[in-house]
Amino acid sequence: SLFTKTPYAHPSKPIRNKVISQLLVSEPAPLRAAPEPATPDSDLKTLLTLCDLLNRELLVMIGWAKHIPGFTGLSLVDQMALLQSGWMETLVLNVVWRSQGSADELQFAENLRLSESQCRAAGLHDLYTALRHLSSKYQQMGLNQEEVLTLKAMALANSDAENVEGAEAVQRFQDGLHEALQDYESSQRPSEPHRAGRLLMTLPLLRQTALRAVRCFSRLHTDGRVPMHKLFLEMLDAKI
Ligand SMILES: CC(=O)c1ccc(Oc2ccc(O)c(C(C)(C)C)c2)cc1
Repeated sequence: SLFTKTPYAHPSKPIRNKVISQLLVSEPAPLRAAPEPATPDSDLKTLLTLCDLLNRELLVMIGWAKHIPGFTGLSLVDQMALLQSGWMETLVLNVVWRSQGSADELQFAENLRLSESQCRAAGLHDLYTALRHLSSKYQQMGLNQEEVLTLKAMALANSDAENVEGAEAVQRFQDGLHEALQDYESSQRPSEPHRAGRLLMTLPLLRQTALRAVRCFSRLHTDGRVPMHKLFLEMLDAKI
C-alpha cells in the first residue's frame, strides 16, 4: 500500500574503491537448486540436488575469478592452481553469506534451505556444524556484501597453492586485494580501526571449515552412495 515504509537501507557512502566496485559488478546471479521433479523426495535426492548445484557453482566460479582485478595477470597455470586450492573456501563463503539471514539453517540456494536435521539425515551433519560455526562468527561481526566479496577473492589469492610459478605475481595479486580491503574499511568504517585485521583473522577458520567440508565429501564419495561429477572429483582430488 502507499503507506508501507520501504525498508530504508543505511546510506553507506558511495564505494570509491575500484577493486571492490569491480567485485560488486562481477558478482554472478545466485544459482537455483534444480531438484529432479520425477524423483520422490529423499535424502539421496537432496544430495543429488546439492551435487548438481555445487557442480554449476564451480563452473560459475571459474568464470567469476577472471573478473577479479589482477587474476588474469597471473599465468594460466597459476590461475588454475589458485582455483584448485581455493575453490572450496570461496564456495563456503557463498553459502555462509547466503545463510547469514537464518539462525539455524544453511541456505545453499534461494530455493534450497536445509535445517540441522535435514543435513544430518543426508549425511551432512559435520558440514552443517562447520558452516554454521563460521556463519555465526560473521553474523557477530555484521559482515556486509563488499566485505564478503573481498574475502572470497582473498580466499582464492591466499589459498597457498603448492606449485605456483609466479610467486611475486601472486603476492602482488594478494597485495592489491589487501590494499582494497584496508582502503574500504578506513573510508567506510573509520570507527572500527581493527576491522580489516579482524576480517583477515577469520581466514584460518575459513580454511579449517573448507577442509572439514572436503572430509565430508570424501566420506560420501567412499560411501559410494552419491555419483559425483567429473569436474567436482578433479577439484576434490586437488584438495586431498
Ligand atoms: C558431492 C556431494 O555429496 C555433495 C554433498 C553436498 C553438497 O552440498 C553443497 C552444495 C553447494 C555448495 O557450495 C557446498 C559447499 C559450500 C560445501 C561447497 C556444498 C555438495 C556435494
